[in-house]
Amino acid sequence: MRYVSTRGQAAPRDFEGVLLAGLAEDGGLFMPETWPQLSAADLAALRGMPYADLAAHVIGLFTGGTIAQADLLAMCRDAYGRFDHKAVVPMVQLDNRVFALELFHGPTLAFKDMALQLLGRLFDHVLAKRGQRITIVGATSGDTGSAAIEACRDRAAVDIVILHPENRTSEVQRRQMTTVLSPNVANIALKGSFDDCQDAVKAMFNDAAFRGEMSLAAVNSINWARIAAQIPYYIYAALQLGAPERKVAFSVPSGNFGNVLAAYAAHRMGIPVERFIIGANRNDILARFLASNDMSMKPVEPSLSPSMDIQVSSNFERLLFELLGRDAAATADQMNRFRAEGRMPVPDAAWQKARAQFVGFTLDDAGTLTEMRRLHAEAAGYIADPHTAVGTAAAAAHLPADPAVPVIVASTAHPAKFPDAVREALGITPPLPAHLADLYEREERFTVLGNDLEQVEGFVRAQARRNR
Ligand SMILES: Cc1ncc(COP(=O)(O)O)c(C=O)c1O
Ligand SMILES: N[C@@H](CCOP(=O)(O)O)C(=O)O
Repeated sequence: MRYVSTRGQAAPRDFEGVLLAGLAEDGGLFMPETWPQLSAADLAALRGMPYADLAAHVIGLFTGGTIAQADLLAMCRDAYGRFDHKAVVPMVQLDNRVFALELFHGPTLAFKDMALQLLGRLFDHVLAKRGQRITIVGATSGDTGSAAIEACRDRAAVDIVILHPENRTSEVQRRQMTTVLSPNVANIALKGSFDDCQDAVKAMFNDAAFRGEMSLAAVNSINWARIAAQIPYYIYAALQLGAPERKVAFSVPSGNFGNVLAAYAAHRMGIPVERFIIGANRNDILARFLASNDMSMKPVEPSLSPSMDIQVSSNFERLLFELLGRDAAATADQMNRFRAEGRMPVPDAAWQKARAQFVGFTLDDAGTLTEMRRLHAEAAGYIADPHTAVGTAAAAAHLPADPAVPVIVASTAHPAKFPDAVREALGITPPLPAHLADLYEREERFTVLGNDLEQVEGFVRAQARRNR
């Protein structure tokens, strides 16, 4: 299994290479050269497997033998064994057509744990084998940061620096990151938006000298290993609802486009999918693109679903690569134009291909609160976090015409991460689980920096030097 860059100018890698590289040297994103296939017989064999075993099998199709399958299985069992639900990713039926796939039963209460608990172990495994050390730099709008920190804290061969937009996450999200005082962990509160944080991370990767000096690695979904580890839950859920004999639809509250891209990958591997429904808050570049081919950047605006306050959806580049028939030169051209002009008119044929499979939906804050109340009233008291509510509202708005097709909504975060929104909607304060009960009493440590690459690189260098 080899991986190629969406922009065609970086050397292909194997899985281990991609895990450590993060962003390709040409600024593109790595993609598997071909999609591994799961036949009907393969899928039948996966049905009923415990989640960790199914995950090891599916992820193993991407490792190309670079990680021994027995080691991968042990890492999956160890990672998902820490989740607080026996099913790891339980599905809750919300009505006769719509199911919430709860992806937030890991240690930091968001779907990011599904991939990052495994990635932490994969990094350790590969770095020990190679005798290497890495510096992870990551951008977060609130959830990737804490999941990555939790997965990498105190690991011997890893330093981790996470950039979050100052004052733009929920307080719980910020404290989950900034109260981890391990010497290999550092937090930057950047004066700017998530897009500025993500730009800074990409700029560090594109600074070849700095990248080499620091041995930079990525925990964001620009790293293919993140996507690979998010595919199994879509397969697991679809099998429970009758795939591959029965089609399903997926509704995914989206920001950086990694989670819905994992659903698309599950489809390319053999899961029949009627439609992908993309939920957005007022930062709705993806929904605008699908509605009218308007892929144009606007300033990021704060919303009740802060983790989706994103305009530049990194993983859209991977879909674009597919839509353009894997033409890397055309993909690079489009992405460069987007960077230069802030807009990207996608060729009509590619846009039509996207519209044949994807539909977008936008929900403002008032609509999000209304949807949280509707779920609570109509779905047996279900308390959804504001991101999940965007997904369920999107599902309700775009139910497939065929009544036999169920919709699986990615339920991406625990409501206790967003107590203000839940209180505003329902007048209830959802309690944090026991391991986070004293979160508000813990000491916080973070550094506020301006949106300035030199300052950020200086901070990362100092942090890495301290531990070498
Ligand atoms: C709770 C939550 N929901 C939805 C999203 C959007 O997911 P993606 O960035 O993969 O599109 C995020 C951020 O990634 C998130 O943290
Ligand atoms: N919503 C994310 C933003 C980063 O997304 P990623 O999937 O690329 O890591 C967050 O919560 O940080």
